[in-house]
Amino acid sequence: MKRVISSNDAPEAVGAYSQATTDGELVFTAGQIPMTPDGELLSDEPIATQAEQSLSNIQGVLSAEGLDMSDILKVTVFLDDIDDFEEMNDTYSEFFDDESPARSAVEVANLPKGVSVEIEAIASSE
Ligand SMILES: C=C(N)C(=O)O
Repeated sequence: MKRVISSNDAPEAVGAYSQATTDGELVFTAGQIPMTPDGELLSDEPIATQAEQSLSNIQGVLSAEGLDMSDILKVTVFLDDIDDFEEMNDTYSEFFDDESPARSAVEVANLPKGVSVEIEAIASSE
């Protein structure tokens, strides 16, 4: 059965979606944009800062379920400029150990709120 997950350690949704949902085993985070839990948008910051905030938001959402980054199975990274890949990847690698989750990283034309990166994750509580 679906259950909505809510965390104060990640920003509120900027649209008609939940921060995350779960079926009791898998946790699906919404795409996290570089916005602080207080609602400050970091769209003018360097890609490293934006990626760090997006990943920190994922940590915040997962922590509401007692999970952490090591529980993530799959990540999708959306970039508005694939030339940011290396810098994003450097920051990204700081959040994961040797057993990194599967990942897709793609360039998209535009992202909400003028941000440069949006990151979503699927984690397992099993
Ligand atoms: C930011 C989002 N995750 C959205 O608009 O769906």
